[in-house]
Formats: sequence, C-alpha cells, structure tokens
Amino acid sequence: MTTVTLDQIQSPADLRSMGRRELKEIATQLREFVLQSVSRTGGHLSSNLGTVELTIALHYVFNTPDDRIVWDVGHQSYPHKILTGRREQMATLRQMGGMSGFPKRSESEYDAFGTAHSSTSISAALGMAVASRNLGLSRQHIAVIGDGAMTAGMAFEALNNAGVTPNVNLLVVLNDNDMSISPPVGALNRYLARLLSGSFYAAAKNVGRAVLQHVPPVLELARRFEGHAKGMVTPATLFEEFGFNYVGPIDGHDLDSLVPTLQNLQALGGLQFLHVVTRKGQGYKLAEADPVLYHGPGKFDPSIGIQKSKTPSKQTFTQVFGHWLCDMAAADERLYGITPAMREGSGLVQFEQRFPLRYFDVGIAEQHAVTFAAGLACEGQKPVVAIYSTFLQRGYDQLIHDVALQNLDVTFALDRAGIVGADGATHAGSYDIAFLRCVPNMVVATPSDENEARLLLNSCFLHPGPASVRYPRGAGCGAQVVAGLEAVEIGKAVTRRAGRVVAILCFGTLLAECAAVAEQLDASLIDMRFVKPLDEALLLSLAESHQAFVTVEEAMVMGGAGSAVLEFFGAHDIVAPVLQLGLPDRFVDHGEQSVLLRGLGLDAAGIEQSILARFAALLAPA
Ligand SMILES: Cc1ncc(C[n+]2csc(CCOP(=O)(O)OP(=O)(O)O)c2C)c(N)n1
Ligand SMILES: CC(=O)[C@@H](O)[C@H](O)COP(=O)(O)O
Ligand SMILES: [Mg+2]
Repeated sequence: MTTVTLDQIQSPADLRSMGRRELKEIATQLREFVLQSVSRTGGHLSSNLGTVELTIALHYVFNTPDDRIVWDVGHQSYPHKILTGRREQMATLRQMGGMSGFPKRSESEYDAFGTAHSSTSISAALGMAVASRNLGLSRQHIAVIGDGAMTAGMAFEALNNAGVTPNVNLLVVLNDNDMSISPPVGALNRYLARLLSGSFYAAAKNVGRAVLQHVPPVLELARRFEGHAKGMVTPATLFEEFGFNYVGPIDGHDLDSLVPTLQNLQALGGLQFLHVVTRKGQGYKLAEADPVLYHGPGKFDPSIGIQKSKTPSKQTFTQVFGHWLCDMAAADERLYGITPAMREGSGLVQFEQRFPLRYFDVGIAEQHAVTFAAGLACEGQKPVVAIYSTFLQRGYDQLIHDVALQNLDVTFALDRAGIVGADGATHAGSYDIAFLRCVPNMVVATPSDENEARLLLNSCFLHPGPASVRYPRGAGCGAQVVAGLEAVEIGKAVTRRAGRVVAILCFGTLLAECAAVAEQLDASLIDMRFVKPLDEALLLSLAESHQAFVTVEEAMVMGGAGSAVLEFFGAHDIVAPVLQLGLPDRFVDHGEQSVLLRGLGLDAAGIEQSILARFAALLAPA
C-alpha cells in the first residue's frame, strides 16, 4: 500500500525519488486534483486530464529543468505546473495577478518556452538543442506536441530543419488523442490512424525493447536490426523520412510503457520521435464522452458536470456571426465558411450542419486558410474566413500578398478582437486595426454592438473586395439584432449624439461606455463604424464645429484608429487636439475582461476622467 501524496512533491526531484508503483498513485491524485481545481476556476480541462501520466513520466525520466520540456500550445501544462511547485497557484489560474494558463518563462524555470499559439514547440526545442550542442552541454530537449498542433505547417518546417541538423538531442513526443478542439481534420489525422492500426508493430517492438533494455550494447545492435526490420515490417514513417527515429505508438497512460521507453530514448539521444496515444478527458467520464465540451469549460460541479444555464443569456457576438453566416449562405451560394480549427469558438457548428459542402475546417493552418480563401475568390466565390484576431497574425503575409494585393473578395470575421480576458496576452486581439488599416484595398469595420455587427458583416460581405469585421469575445450590450441582409454604405459613420466642443469618435464596442460620457460632458458622439475608409466628409465637418477630439478603440493606440484620424487631420491641415484612448504599448495579462478594461481606463469612468484631464478648460462652462 503506497502512502505517497501529491503534496509531497514540491519539485520533480521529489518525484524521481519514488518507485514506479508510487508514480501510479501520484497519477491518480494528480488527475483528481486537476479536475477539482479546474472545475473551481475554469480553464482547459480535457487536454490536461489526458497528459497526467505523460507529464509524470517526462519529469521522472528527464532531469528537468536542465533538460528542457516545451509544451506545444501549453493548454495541457497544468500537471506540469503542479509537479513543478505551483500546486497552490492553481487556485489563481488565469485570474488577474494569478498563474497563467500557459507555460511562461517568467513564471518558472521549468517553463522552458512560452507557448499558447500552436505548433511552435519543435522549432523552439530545436533552437535550444543547437545552443546546447554548440555550448557543449549534454541536455535533452523535448517538444510535446498534439495531433492537432501537428497539422500546422510550422511543425513540419521544424521537423524538416531538424532532419539536417547534426548531433542534437531532440525528442518530439506526439501526444495523439485523435482530437483537436473539435474532431481532427486532414490527411495527417488519417495517416496517424494508420500508424495506430500498425500498433502490432509497436507492441512487438516494445516487448523486444523491454527484454533488451538492460543490455545497452545489444540495444544498439537491435536498433540497427530494427531499422532493417522496420523497413520489412512497416514502411518508414513520415517522421523517419525527416531523419527521426520513430517509436510507437505506445499507450500514453501506461507508466510501465512510458518510463522504460523514455529511458531508452534518453539513452539513445539524437533525433527521436515518440508517438503516444492518449484520451482527451481521460479519467473523467463526462470529459471522455465529450472532450470538446470540456476543452475549456467555465466553473462547474464535477459531480454533475457542465449544466446549461437556466437564465437565457445575451447573445454573444460569436452567435450573432454564426446566425448571420447561415442566413447569408442561404441567400448567396457563393458564400464559403472557413475556420482554422476553431469550429466551436468561431461559431460555425450550425453552418457545418446546414452547408457541409461550403464548410472547411482546414486544421491549425491559418496561412493556408487565407490563401485557400483567395483561391476560392479567384473563381468568383465569396469566402468568409472566421478567425480569432490573434490567430490572423499567423496569416498576415497571405492576407497582404494573396488577398489584398490581388484585391480579392475575401471577408475576414475577426472574433476575440480586443481584450480576451482569461487567455491573456498571447490571445489578445489587440493588433488587427493597426496591421490591417495599412494594407491597401482593405476595408476595416468596427461594429459598435451586436446589430451593428450584423449590418457591417452584410456590408463587408457584399463589398467586392477584401474586408474585415472585428468583434470582441463574449456578449455585447444586448442590442436587438434585426435579421435582415441589408448593407450600409462602406466608410459612412453615424452621429449618435450632437453635442459641443468635444467630439468623441468611437470605433467599436466601447460605444456604450462613450455614450454615458458624451451625455455627461455634452459632447458629440460618433459611431465611426469604419477605420478604413474613414468618413472624411464628416470629420471635415466636425473640425469646423468642434475644438477637440477623442478617439476610442479596444485596440492598440499605436497605429490604431486614432492614428488614422491624426493622419487625416494632418493631411488636411486641421489643427485640433486629439486624445487617443485604447490599449497601451505593453502586453496586457490575463484577468476578467471588464476588470482589465477598467484598469486600462476604458470604462465610462476612465474615459470621462481622461477627457476631463485633457480638456477640462475647454469643457468648463463659458
Ligand atoms: C495558431 C493557433 N491556432 C489555433 C489555436 C487554438 N487551439 C488551441 S488548442 C487547439 C487544438 C490543439 O489540438 P492538439 O494539439 O491535438 O491538443 P489537444 O487539445 O488535443 O490536447 C487549437 C486549435 C492556437 N492555440 N494557436
Ligand atoms: C488554447 C487555445 O488557444 C484555445 O483553447 C483558446 O483558449 C480558446 O479561446 P476561447 O475560450 O476564447 O474560445
Ligand atoms: Mg489532440
């Protein structure tokens, strides 16, 4: 009967002092701790339940933190964080001032690389491996990458480069749970399934290894034989073609397989590729049954699972988009819906069901998603790329080079624009206004509420060229959405309030905050609707009747909508003070969206305070 307990483990060194049997007890306690903790705080769950044994085995076999582990995406790194001295911090997960939901170098020496955007782990681990080699350090460098993350081109760029990088210790562990966030897509998934079906081979191999493992010299001979045998037993795997020694698939929940196999691979060194098979949600029946629902849940009672809320909650912008996409697709058969592996998050579940031939989940492949859309547009179709603002950063060159430069009719529906909250700086949709408005031919729309989102989606979709519509994570002010498909004039703003002295130019969903301030200060309030093109006629007219301007956007001030107004004023010799309010020149960490916005002075009180601080004299009663 083992008496070890999770709280005995302050660091992996404590783990390494344990026996194999005790590790299994730790795994049981670690899995329960993850479930209970995440159910109290919210966060990523099913991925973490699936990596409990793998995490234990990696820290047991390898000399972390000297040996480096890079967790791809990093949403599955809670067991890693708990075993590396952050068990107590789990209670602060993704909260303001609390622990990040992803590995973060500034958080721990065990977090070798900051991740969150997918498919970076092999590149980073290879870089570390080359540095160790050239510094004469004998270290191991491990990239733990999921089957979903493996669908990104960047992962293959790294494998390709590794294959011609001599004398480095790089172990790639493919955590294959046959799931991305939603069911996996693509030919790679089918390929991995074929490898699994060849699991006889792996089992046979492992038996051989288990016998040989205590006689290392023979192991080398066996390896040479195995190389020969492999060619006979199975075709070399894709990964061997990249120069890796492929081992697997093995059971990623079986410590008796994981530990000796990892020890063998540690002894071999060089380019190693271990294919482990796990179950997303392992050990919690409700998550095993629905790993998608339990991918990133909010707080819930694990004894009964996630319950649908009884009170009808406000429509989210994602839902407004999803309904719009279906309505427009029904009206226009040229509409295609494309998502890079975020079917649920971007609101395309219903669209897939209703328009399966025009629905494309291209995997974690944002670059491909954009240029695939460009190809469709070349043939007269009207693709809509539904993509988080932060993930569009991956397809920026394709947007410029393949879409805008050719003036192709592609609509970008940018969800999670602005502050995203719990996911923090890695997922912030802060930059899209700045990096899109400088692209020729691009229309950049910033709807102020849910109804405006639908109106501007209509308008940008019907516009015969590249256009983007941005909207935030979650619900808006609760505006009633009119279900029509009519469009508004591109580049035309709406005056929401006629006031005096100061004109507040709002770009996006902070309009509700601005409305309260405009009322308080008797200022004019303009819903600008578009950053590009600006409503130049209105700006010229306002310059005649107002003495000062305030621009408000939930985006970087630097290069944002306010900068566009400043540039316009400069080009027209309009001399008027412009106060630019928006996101500062720093990364904004995780926390509650509303609390973060308040802290940034982007709630009504903060906006009013900034305006009074700058224009008090102007606003003082005559
Ligand atoms: C560049 C990028 N695109 C999309 C995402 C969103 N995302 C987070 S996890 C995930 C699925 C990852 O699947 P996999 O690697 O198999 O990990 P699993 O969740 O199965 O453990 C996706 C698409 C991301 N983090 N980065
Ligand atoms: C890890 C990852 O990138 C996704 O799971 C992301 O956290 C989803 O974000 P939302 O919760 O805003 O859909
Ligand atoms: Mg997966």
